[in-house]
Amino acid sequence: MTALVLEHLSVARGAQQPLQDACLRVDPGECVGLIGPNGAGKSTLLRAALGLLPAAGRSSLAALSPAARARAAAFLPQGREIAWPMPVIDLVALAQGGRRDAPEVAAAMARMDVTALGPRPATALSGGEQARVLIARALAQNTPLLLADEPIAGLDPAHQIACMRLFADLAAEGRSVVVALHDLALAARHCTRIVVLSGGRIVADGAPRAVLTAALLETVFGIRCHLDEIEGAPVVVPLAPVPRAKA
Ligand SMILES: Nc1ncnc2c1ncn2[C@@H]1O[C@H](COP(=O)(O)OP(=O)(O)OP(=O)(O)O)[C@@H](O)[C@H]1O
Repeated sequence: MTALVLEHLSVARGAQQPLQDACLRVDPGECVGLIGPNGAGKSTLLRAALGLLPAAGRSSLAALSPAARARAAAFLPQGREIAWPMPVIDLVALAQGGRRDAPEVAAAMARMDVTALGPRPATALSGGEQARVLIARALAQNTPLLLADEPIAGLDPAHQIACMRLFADLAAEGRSVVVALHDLALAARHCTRIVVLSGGRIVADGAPRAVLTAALLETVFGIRCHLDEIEGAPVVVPLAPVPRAKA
């Protein structure tokens, strides 16, 4: 069953239109990288898809009851601050109604390499450790779809790669992941599909090799990149901003 369908989804804020006419279908087995410059509308798309923002058009998730939505999708918002000094294991267990001994809790903590942090107060962790704990909480929800807004921001390179591999593994297991991120190299390497937002519109959607062209990277991001292929996967190395033509 399709994990997410967006039909002509639009968000208006006064005269601004941070999301315009977004159409997207995400199937089981897909790890979709949502990329675009700052302010392109990535968070707006994710929040509107979840029904957290008033939107025109249709989202299959937003149409569900809150309980059905929580079974269908886990959401990792962009804000990372943990306000409650509760033990890490209890924070992750919130995803399973507070059941510390639920197997999903142990599995998610192991996958995010936070098992050893279990007894520590969640507020007494480093920023990257807190980020991994919050990803673990989202994973522990054990939903068919994960929507994650910049989950790897603040993680060290090893944990960034591990996290993207995990998302790819979830997709290979038949789940669906939509992950907003700024790291083009990791998006190219680990996502099965790339969706590009620019100025509130989806401007490209397809396999990483097809989407991440020199022309698109220059037009959308204003950067020149080195594009290559290593170990059978595309490689994108941002090199320099392209001078914008003067009006
Ligand atoms: N609460 C808000 N009130 C008014 N405008 C907002 C609000 N949140 C976001 N915006 C605007 O909506 C547009 C899209 O923002 P959004 O957060 O979706 O972008 P993004 O692609 O996630 O950006 P980033 O990569 O910087 O996180 C931007 O122009 C932003 O300034």
